[in-house]
Amino acid sequence: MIVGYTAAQVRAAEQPLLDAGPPGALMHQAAFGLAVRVARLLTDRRGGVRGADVVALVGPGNNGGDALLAGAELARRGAGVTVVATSAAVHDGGLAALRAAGGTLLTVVDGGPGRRVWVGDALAEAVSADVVVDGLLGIGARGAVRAEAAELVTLLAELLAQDVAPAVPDVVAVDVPSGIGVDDGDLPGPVLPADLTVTFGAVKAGLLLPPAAGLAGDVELVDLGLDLTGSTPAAARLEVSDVADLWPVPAAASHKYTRGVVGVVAGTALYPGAAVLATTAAVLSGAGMVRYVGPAAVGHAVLAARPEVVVGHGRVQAWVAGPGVDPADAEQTGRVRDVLAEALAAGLPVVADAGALGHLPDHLSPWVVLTPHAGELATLLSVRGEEVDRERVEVDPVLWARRAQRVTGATVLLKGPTTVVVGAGGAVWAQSDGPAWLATAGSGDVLAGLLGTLLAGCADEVLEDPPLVAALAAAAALVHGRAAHRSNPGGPVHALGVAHALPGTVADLLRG
Ligand SMILES: NC(=O)C1=CN([C@@H]2O[C@H](COP(=O)(O)OP(=O)(O)OC[C@H]3O[C@@H](n4cnc5c(N)ncnc54)[C@H](OP(=O)(O)O)[C@@H]3O)[C@@H](O)[C@H]2O)[C@@H](O)CC1
Ligand SMILES: Nc1ncnc2c1ncn2[C@@H]1O[C@H](COP(=O)(O)OP(=O)(O)O)[C@@H](O)[C@H]1O
Ligand SMILES: [K+]
Repeated sequence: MIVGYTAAQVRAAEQPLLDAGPPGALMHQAAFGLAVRVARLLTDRRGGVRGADVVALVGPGNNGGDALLAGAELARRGAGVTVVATSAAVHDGGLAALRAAGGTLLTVVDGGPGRRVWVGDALAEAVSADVVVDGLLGIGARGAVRAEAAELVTLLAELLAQDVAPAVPDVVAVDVPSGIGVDDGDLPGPVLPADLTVTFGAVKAGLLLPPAAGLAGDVELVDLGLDLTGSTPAAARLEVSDVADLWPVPAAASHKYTRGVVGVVAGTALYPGAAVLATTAAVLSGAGMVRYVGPAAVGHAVLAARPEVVVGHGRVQAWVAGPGVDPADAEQTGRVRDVLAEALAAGLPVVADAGALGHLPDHLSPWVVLTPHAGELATLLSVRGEEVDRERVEVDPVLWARRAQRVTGATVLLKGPTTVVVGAGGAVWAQSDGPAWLATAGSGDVLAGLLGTLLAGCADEVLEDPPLVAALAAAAALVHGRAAHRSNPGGPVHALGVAHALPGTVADLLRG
C-alpha cells in the first residue's frame, strides 16, 4: 500500500531530524537521491550522464535548492547543467554548489542570478534537453505557480504535449510537480506534467489524488528516515501485492452459501446488457452464487450468457442494485427501492450503481457503496441542495466525493481515470490501475458485479469493521483495472472482455 501525507505532516516529521542533524544535511540527502534518479534516467535514455543536457527550472525556496544541489552533482558527473531561475533570489547554498560545479545560470526575471534571458530562450533550452528538472515549487507552494514561472510552465507543457521535437525531454518533478495541491491533488494553475516525480521523506497525498495524480508520472520515494507512525495518512492507494490479503478465498470446508451469495437487481428492457455484464462479473470474480432479480426477458438473457445464475429472490449476503435500470421502468425501479430498504434494514452490504442512485433513502450506512461517475455524483448532490455540476466534480473529485460521503453516510466510489473511494471515517483511497481504454460502455456494470462478490464474501468482516468497505471498493477498482489490461494488453478493451479476464487476474493477484 502507498500512503500519502499532507505537507504539514511531512514538515512535522522532518523537524526532529532538522533539529538533530547538521544544517542542510536533510536537503543534501534529498538532492543526492534526486541526482541518483536523474542519472539513472539519463543512463536508460542515452547510456550515461557524461555529455547529457539537463535543464533545471528553479524557484525561490528549498525545492529550487534541491534542484540546484542535484544539478551540481550531475554537473560533477559530467552533465551539462543549465539552471533557469524564475525568481530574483534562489537557495544560496545550492547556487554556490552549482557555480562551483560549472553549471550555467540563466534567469527569466530582472535581478535574478545569471544571464537574463526571455522566456522563449529558456523554452528553447528546455525542449532540447535530455531531462528537465522541475524545482519551481514544492510543499511550500501557496496556490498556483505565478508570473514568469507560470508562463514558462504553460508554454513548455504545450510544446511537450505536441510531441514534435526529435527527442522530447523527460520531465522529473522535484518532490511534487510544481503548483499541485500538495494535500488534496487540486490543480489551481498550470502544471508541467512529469514522467517521474522524486519525492522526499514520504509520498505527498496530492501525488495519489486526482487530478494532480495524473500529472506526477512514476513516483519514487527518497527515504529520509522520517517517523510518520503517529500520523493518519491523508490518502492511500492499494498495490497489486495488497489484494491477496483482502480477497475472500474459500476454505476447504466452505460451501456456496458460506462463500457469499450476490443478489443482482439490474437491467431493463432498454438496457438488458447491464444485467448480463454485472452478473457475469459477479460469477467470474468468484461468488458462491449469483441470484438475478428483474424482468423475465432480461432474466432469459442473463441465463443464456451465464447458466450459473439463479433467477429469482432468495437469501443473499450482498446486493448489487441499479446497473441498466431505466427510471421509466416503474416495476424494476420498485424492485431496486425494495432491495435498498431491505438491505439497509438487515445491515447487508449493497453496491448502489446507476439507476439506484436516484432512489436512495436519505440516510445510508457505510455498507452501502455508491458507485457514481462524475455526472451521477453531481446529480446526487444537486438533488440534496449542493451547487455542483459534472465539470466541478471532475475538477475537484476528492472534495465532492468527500461531500457525498458526509451527506449520505454511505461509502462513495467515484469512478474516473483515477477512482476515488471515501469510506467510513473519511479515509480516502485513490486507484489508478486501468488503461484509458476502460472508459467504454458497460465497464461500470462489470465493476459493480465484481464489487458485489467482494462484499458478499466479506459480509461478516465489514459489519465488524465498516472502514473495510472502502478498502474492498478500492480493491475492486484495482482488480477491474488489472483485468482491463489483461484482457487486451495495450489495445482496445470491451466490458465483457474485462469480465472474462477476471478469473485469471484474481488468480495472478492471489499467487502474489
Ligand atoms: N525542510 C527541509 O530540510 C527539506 C526540504 N525539502 C525540500 O524543500 C521543499 C520545501 O521548501 P520550501 O519550504 O522552501 O518551499 P518551496 O516549495 O520551495 O516554495 C516556497 C517558496 O516559494 C514561494 N511561493 C510559494 N507559493 C508560490 C507561488 N504560488 N508562486 C510563486 N512563489 C511561491 C514562497 O514565497 P512566499 O510566497 O512565501 O513569499 C517561498 O519563497 C520541499 O518540497 C522539498 O523539495 C527537502 O529537501 C527535504 C528536506
Ligand atoms: N480515462 C480513464 N482511464 C481509466 N479508467 C477509466 C477512464 N475513464 C473511465 N474509466 C473507468 O471506466 C469505468 C466506466 O464506468 P461507467 O462510467 O459507469 O461506464 P458505464 O456506465 O458505461 O458502465 C469506471 O470504472 C471508470 O473508473
Ligand atoms: K517541484
